[in-house]
Amino acid sequence: MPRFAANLSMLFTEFEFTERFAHARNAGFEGVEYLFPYPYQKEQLASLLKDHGLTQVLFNLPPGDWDAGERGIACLPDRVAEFREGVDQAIEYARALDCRQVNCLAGLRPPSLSEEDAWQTLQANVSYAAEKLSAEGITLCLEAINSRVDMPGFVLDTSGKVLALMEAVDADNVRLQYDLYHMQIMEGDLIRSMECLLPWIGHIQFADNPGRHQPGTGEINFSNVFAAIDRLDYDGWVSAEYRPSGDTGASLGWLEG
Ligand SMILES: O=C(O)C(=O)[C@H](O)CO
Ligand SMILES: [Mg+2]
Repeated sequence: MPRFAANLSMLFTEFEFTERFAHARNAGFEGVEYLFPYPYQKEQLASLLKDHGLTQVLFNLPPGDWDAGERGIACLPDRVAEFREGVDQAIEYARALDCRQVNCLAGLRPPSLSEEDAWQTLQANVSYAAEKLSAEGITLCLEAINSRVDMPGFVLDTSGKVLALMEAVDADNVRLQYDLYHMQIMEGDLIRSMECLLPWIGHIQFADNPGRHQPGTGEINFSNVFAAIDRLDYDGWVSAEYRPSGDTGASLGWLEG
């Protein structure tokens, strides 16, 4: 089976955030990720990881005002200074948590911003972040997020756009974050796509579709998908990023194989 991690922003939400680390470990996970570490002291998070023998697999660069609906600021020309500060903040947390990957959320394009200006800003910000993170030995992931259901207006909504950006930026430490849930909505043909995209994939996440719940609740054949990942020469993490349809513990049947 692939090397599975638990996304603590979605799994074990029956518990306080700081208690979720123990529950993830007890369920058999060795790695965790979550949206943002920034509301917590990095020392506290580092202790939680150490106490429970967990690896911090990934977190996101600061996204702007998440609660107000922002989903990243990397494409916004008037937020470049804030983006750069966010890269510095992410590096501090990544160092403390010994985290080797961070994800850059491209952001939603406001109607007043042209596609060209959004793209140029995104490209310049990703180049900047990639260079700074490279000096720390950290990979910058770029996730393609579906713009049909969850994030209308999200700038990077296909794997093709992420690959085009990677080609333009041309940095060794930039990789595609392949989320099976988003890719099922936007592109389908999951197994063949992963095989083709493998050289560019740095991180994989999953949820079933529709509903974004655990494997077995929707249309994706996860036994076959996980078997395909096993056959590929993929040495990264595969993170469970779904909303359990009930109790998290009861949603983990897929872990048994
Ligand atoms: O929504 C997702 O799929 C993610 O992985 C991001 O981290 C949050 O938008
Ligand atoms: Mg995802």
